[in-house]
Amino acid sequence: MRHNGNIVLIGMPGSGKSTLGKRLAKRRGLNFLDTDKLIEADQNLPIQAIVNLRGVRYLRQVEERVLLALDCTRTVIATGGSAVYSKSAMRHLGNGGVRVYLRINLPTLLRRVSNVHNRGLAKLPQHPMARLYCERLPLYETVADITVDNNWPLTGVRVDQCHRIIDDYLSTYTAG
Ligand SMILES: Nc1ncnc2c1ncn2[C@@H]1O[C@H](COP(=O)(O)OP(=O)(O)O)[C@@H](O)[C@H]1O
Ligand SMILES: O=C(O)C1=C[C@@H](OP(=O)(O)O)[C@@H](O)[C@H](O)C1
Ligand SMILES: [Mg+2]
Repeated sequence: MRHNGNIVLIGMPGSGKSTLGKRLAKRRGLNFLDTDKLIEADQNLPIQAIVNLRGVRYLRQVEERVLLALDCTRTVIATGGSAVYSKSAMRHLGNGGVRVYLRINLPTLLRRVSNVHNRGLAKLPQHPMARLYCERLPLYETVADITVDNNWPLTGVRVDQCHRIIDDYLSTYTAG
């Protein structure tokens, strides 16, 4: 299979998919797409309002549909943290694209995602972040083509490192 130029970022909320993703796109000379923005446009509502009004299951259904409809190349795609629940969406995005898991540890997650209640998370209010973390970790690990640790502050060096790790992977990318 040929690489279609897409770099698909997956990982927990706060792992940096949107923030690092934008800088990585610039570094690689690619377009940038944040799928949360597509979901908001599709529903004409902010993500948190979708969760409040329609619930977590509905958000995940919309997310799956939006991801399955994606048809782009040469793009860094920042997915939402819950995208990993859709096996078919992950398969679709991995079809020619490289799925990069931005891995953070739990203390980093808790530090970066302090606004749990207005961040539009696909999480029941009574479930702690630690539970979500443990539930999702194996899913990201299973789906990822590459894993990049991202617990440190974002600098140009971090962006360069991530860029190089992807290039190393692509240099061994073969039919499969
Ligand atoms: N190394 C890093 N990479 C990306 N974001 C970082 C990093 N260090 C700190 N941050 C901060 O963490 C937050 C990451 O949020 P965001 O990019 O929205 O993540 P995600 O899209 O994965 O939920 C931002 O506020 C960003 O400024
Ligand atoms: O992890 C989650 O449950 C979610 C994370 C959010 O995106 P980020 O991962 O970009 O914060 C959100 O918008 C998404 O739809 C649900
Ligand atoms: Mg994001």
